[in-house]
Amino acid sequence: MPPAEAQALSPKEMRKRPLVVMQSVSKVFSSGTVALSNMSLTVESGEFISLLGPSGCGKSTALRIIAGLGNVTSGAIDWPSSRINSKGLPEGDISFVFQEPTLMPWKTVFDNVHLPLKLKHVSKAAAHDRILETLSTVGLQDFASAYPRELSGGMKMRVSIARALVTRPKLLLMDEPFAALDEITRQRLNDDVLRLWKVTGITVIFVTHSVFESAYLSNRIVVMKARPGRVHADLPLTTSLERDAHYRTSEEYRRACETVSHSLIGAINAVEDHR
Ligand SMILES: Nc1ncnc2c1ncn2[C@@H]1O[C@H](COP(=O)(O)OP(=O)(O)OP(=O)(O)O)[C@@H](O)[C@H]1O
Repeated sequence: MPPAEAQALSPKEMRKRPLVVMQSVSKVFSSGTVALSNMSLTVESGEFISLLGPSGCGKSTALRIIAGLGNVTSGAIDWPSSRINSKGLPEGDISFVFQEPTLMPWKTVFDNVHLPLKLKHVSKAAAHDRILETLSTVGLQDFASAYPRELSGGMKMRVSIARALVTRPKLLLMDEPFAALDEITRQRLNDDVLRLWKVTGITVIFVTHSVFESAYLSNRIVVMKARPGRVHADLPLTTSLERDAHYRTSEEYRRACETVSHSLIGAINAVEDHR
């Protein structure tokens, strides 16, 4: 939709539209690597989408382009339900959580979470209640004055998530956030993220290599073909069950994992045929 048309819509009309649309996006790096080729994806508000695919298929590239951290070579990223700012990005925040928590070691947990608000010139005093509230949503209310060196890997990742959520973004982009953590911590953080998603209504796009993680978290899994990346399969994942410890051992979860696994194998074989 042309930007001028989008700007003319009422807030109610805008909310009914998809949050973000990738339209035939291709990305060729200056090295000549074709990372994405005609990738199209429509993300509705409130979805929890996992991007899954073989290593190097362009998952991170797609996420970075959505975040405005890289340009498209051809195609477009549209934000049909948002007003666009001068940088071509939607008004309202987009937050990014990387695999590494990337905390400032010389700053307390409180100050680390304050950072995105500080960059918007919100003082510590003005941000105080919101920071503590956000720390509380990730279970770290008692660690506001701790330093990163005093925290476990899982706690550092919780701080990173709190830092991403403190601006109350409309879209949370997560790039293999739990890949470096042990299985138990990873499962706990999966539950935390699911709870936050339900409570806040935020839209999440989550990059993972793990079939199991994607099938546990998402209401939709987008399986990508190997480089050049594009969509191989778009799998809705509805379940009547609560996603909790019981779900992990349920027949429904096993079947979901099987479906996703088959699709991933199909994506890998599609490349072999192509060669
Ligand atoms: N800045 C860059 N310059 C040149 N090539 C790049 C750059 N970033 C990524 N690539 C290449 O683009 C392709 C896609 O990379 P990307 O990191 O998006 O894949 P991925 O699916 O996220 O990989 P992984 O699952 O291993 O993290 C890869 O071949 C990678 O080497």
